[in-house]
Amino acid sequence: MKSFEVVAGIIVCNGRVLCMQRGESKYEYVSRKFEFPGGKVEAGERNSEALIRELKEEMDIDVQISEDDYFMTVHYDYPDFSITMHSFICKVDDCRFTMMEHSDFRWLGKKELMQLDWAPADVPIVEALEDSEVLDGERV
Ligand SMILES: Nc1nc2c([nH]c(=O)n2[C@H]2C[C@H](O)[C@@H](COP(=O)(O)OP(=O)(O)OP(=O)(O)O)O2)c(=O)[nH]1
Repeated sequence: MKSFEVVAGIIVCNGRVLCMQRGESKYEYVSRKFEFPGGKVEAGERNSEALIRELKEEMDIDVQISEDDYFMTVHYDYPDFSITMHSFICKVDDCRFTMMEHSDFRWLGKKELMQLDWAPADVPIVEALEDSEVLDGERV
C-alpha cells in the first residue's frame, strides 16, 4: 500500500483554530471532511519547509514555522493508502487567507472543534488540542 508523509498546520488567530473543509474526493472517507491545511512532503524537504510551501500554495499565506512548532504525529491506515501526518502549531497575527483548494472553512475555539466531521486521521490531533494548554491565553 502507498504511504505518504503529510504535514498539517494548526493555524491559530485570535485564539481560534482554522478548520478547512475538503471538496469532493474519489475517496469517500476524506471527501468533504474537515482537515488542517497542508499536504504531502516532497523528497528532500524538511517537514517545516513542506508546510510553509503548502500553506503558500493552498491558502496564499506566508507563515514562519520551525521544527520547534511541532505538535504531534499521527499514523493512519486508510483503505487505499496510509499517511504519517506531522502537525505544527502556527500562530498568526493576520487572520486573512485565500481559499484556493478547499470548499469551506471555520474558525473555532478549541472546545468547539469536535463538532465538525473531521478526516479520521485528524481526530487524535483534535482531541489533543481540546486538552492542550497550547491555545490558552489566546482568547479561546
Ligand atoms: N493536508 C491534510 N491532509 C490530510 C489531513 N488529514 C488527512 O487524512 N489527510 C490526508 C488527505 C490526503 O489524502 C493526504 C494529504 O495529501 P494532500 O492534501 O496533498 O491531498 P491530495 O491527495 O488531495 O493531494 P494531491 O496529491 O492530489 O495533490 O492526507 C489533514 O489534516 N491535512
